[in-house]
Amino acid sequence: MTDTQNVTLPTIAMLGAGSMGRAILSGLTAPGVEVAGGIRVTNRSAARAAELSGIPGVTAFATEKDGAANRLAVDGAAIVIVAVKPAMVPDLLREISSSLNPGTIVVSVAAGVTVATFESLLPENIVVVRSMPNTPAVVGKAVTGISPGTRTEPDDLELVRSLFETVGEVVEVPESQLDALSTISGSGPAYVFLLVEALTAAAVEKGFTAEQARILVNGTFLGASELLVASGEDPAELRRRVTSPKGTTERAIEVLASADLPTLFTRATDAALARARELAAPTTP
Ligand SMILES: NC(=O)C1=CN([C@@H]2O[C@H](COP(=O)(O)OP(=O)(O)OC[C@H]3O[C@@H](n4cnc5c(N)ncnc54)[C@H](O)[C@@H]3O)[C@@H](O)[C@H]2O)C=CC1
Ligand SMILES: O=C(O)[C@@H]1CCC=N1
Repeated sequence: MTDTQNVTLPTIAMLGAGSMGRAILSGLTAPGVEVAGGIRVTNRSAARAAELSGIPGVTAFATEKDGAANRLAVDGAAIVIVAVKPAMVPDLLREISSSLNPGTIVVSVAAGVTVATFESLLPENIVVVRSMPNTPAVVGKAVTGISPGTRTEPDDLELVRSLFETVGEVVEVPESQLDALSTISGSGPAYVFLLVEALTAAAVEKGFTAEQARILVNGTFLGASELLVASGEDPAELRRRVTSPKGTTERAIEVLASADLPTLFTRATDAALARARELAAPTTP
């Protein structure tokens, strides 16, 4: 879904087409992306699978309808994306392990679960890559971190990079940094939506209708983000240009600064990091 793309990917199976899986699917089914052999997706719910089967190029299987759904989906796939909840990963890997073709690349999007866990539950001829995308994938504006496993060759990583480039930008980091990356860009859209919610509530409290508040706040976040990216300027400098000396913004910023946002974001991202470490333990719900 990026501006111009012309990419061909080998057969893909996506296990667990929920919020994140479907966001990635929007890139894989975008114009200019060809998945030779098609895309197989699995989901627990038969109703959701029927819905997903309506997407051209997608074959969906429901685990509640067919206990062999995940094994059917991975049979003959060159790339298998694991997009179920972290706690479900070990059982899923045990389920599909003997149905994978040698050389298959298993791409995890699961928060916290380590390459070591994946590699220990899969045959030695299976390649593992960890990733951390985010939901702006739906509009082709994801930022995805990718990290190689111990059996990953440069070509494997390039293939995974081109897969995630169908939904936005890709950053390669060592696995030791992937959980930290998740606390910034993986969870980051939620932090932004929380700020949008709070500013919208302030607008409504000042007498604007919900629709007016939506236009004012969404437009401001979009405009500010585009200005930041298009100008390439330091956000502190862009903020300074809004903040007229002795003006109104200065008063607002004084109030916000008293909340010590840098410390608050350090605490928030530390909490997310601690949770990722908990999720690394395969039995953590
Ligand atoms: N939501 C997000 O912004 C992000 C999520 N992730 C990761 O993506 C994974 C999924 O998260 P969400 O999409 O938010 O959760 P979700 O609950 O929306 O999706 C999980 C999906 O897995 C399906 N499922 C459960 N058991 C299954 C099984 N045995 N076989 C096949 N499908 C099965 C469910 O039907 C559901 O659709 C998690 O591991 C999470 O850490 C990673 C980056 C961002
Ligand atoms: O909240 C979560 O666990 C996932 C990982 C990053 C965003 N959502």
